[in-house]
Amino acid sequence: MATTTAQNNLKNQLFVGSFIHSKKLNQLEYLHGASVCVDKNGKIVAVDTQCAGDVKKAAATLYPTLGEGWSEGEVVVQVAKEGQFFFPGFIDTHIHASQYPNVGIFGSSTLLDWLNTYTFPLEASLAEPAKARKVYTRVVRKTLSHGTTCAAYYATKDVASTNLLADLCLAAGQRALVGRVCMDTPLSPEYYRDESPAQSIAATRASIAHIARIDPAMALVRPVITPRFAPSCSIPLMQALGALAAETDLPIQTHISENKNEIALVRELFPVAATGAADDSYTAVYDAFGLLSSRTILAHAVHLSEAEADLIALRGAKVSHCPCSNSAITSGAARVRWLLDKGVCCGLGTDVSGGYSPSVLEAARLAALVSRHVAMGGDEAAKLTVEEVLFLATRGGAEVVGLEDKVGGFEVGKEWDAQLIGLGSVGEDGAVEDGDEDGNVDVFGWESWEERVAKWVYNGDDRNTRKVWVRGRLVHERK
Ligand SMILES: Nc1nc2[nH]cnc2c(=O)[nH]1
Ligand SMILES: [Zn+2]
Repeated sequence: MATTTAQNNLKNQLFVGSFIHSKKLNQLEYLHGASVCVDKNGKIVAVDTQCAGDVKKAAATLYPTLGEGWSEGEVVVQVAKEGQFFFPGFIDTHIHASQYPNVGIFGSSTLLDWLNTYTFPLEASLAEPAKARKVYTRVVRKTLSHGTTCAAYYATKDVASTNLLADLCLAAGQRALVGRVCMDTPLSPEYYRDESPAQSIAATRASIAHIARIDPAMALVRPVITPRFAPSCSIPLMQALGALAAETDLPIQTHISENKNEIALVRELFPVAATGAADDSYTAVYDAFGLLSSRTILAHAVHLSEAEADLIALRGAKVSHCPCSNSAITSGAARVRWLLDKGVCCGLGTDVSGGYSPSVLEAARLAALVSRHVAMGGDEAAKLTVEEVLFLATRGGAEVVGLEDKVGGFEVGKEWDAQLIGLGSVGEDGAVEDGDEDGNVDVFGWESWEERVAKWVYNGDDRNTRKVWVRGRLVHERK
């Protein structure tokens, strides 16, 4: 059982300073000398841009409008220093918590041999509770330290350790979707496979029930139905998972069109005659089983046809773009601009450990670079800007995981999932002030705010992530 509940703060809070968040895909909003009030439940109840960074002025303007519990002495105040800024927490729309020990270990493999060589043995080994606890405790801490306030996690097929991951997210205060991985075909080795569709569904239900017990309101943690990917699931299992999704209304996460050999395998395993799908495309297979809906998170989407992307847009399914993984295990370069232009909602995934980094900031930077490779292939419009990759990392991700009403920006009514970012400020003597000497981002003082944010995206890391809050609760502080 988790050791804490999803309920968090005892006090109301006032945040003062610079706030930066996405307004829309290609626009960041900069609010300087602003203030944000967050109530005891972690909800933003007031935003003011008139206080000029003055705490007393912000309090005098805002507290009287908020009533009981809002007076000097009762409110916890956090002021961002000059040059620091509050930014919405990052949303990792696709990460395998169970693969974290393997980050950086992929050699020259590609998807299908990578799964067999590195991934299945590690995942299977997490059926040992002590090992699962060690790995999951670490990955939750690590992602929080990189500003990931919400993650869509894959665990393993093991129910107890999947439930443990949900417990640990709740205890650490990280917002999460937690999926028990479903897989019943010989694509995975016998030692790491569900025994039957019925057993796979029963195990999935057990994990859903556990998560509903520890966080009944789904305030922080929620279950997600997780067919690993089509080649891992038999037709009866795909049917049963589609039925479970319809019954429970829960989100679904899976992989799609990541690697060319994988796509050929799907064609072979799911002939139209057996599925009744509209055609033999990968997307049509998920659609045939009721697994392609507005609650579906599709990771990768690298090699989709026009018709598949149109079908994804039509169903309102979402895409998790995983540029680190797609580059590391040489899957390909996803055409994010093309998807966005079709109206497909996209976010970013680290895809640990196909991806070698647990950092969404790294994923944002790699999304920018991969888009430049797509541009070099002939589509100049493919380039994603700093503003766009930060949108994908926050607001886009929120929509991908179905939490756009709760997180992703700093509006009244949203919850305070945020990070305080500090960049190194270079003094007259060339030394960095404020003990920031060990950071990677040097700000000389003459840069515009837009330039500072660009420097953060291209050079920043967890050393810049000074504090992290989820639902108003402080969940990480850099010492
Ligand atoms: N990147 C990635 N692709 C997959 N396809 C099926 N399983 C996986 C996985 O664990 N990682
Ligand atoms: Zn993955």
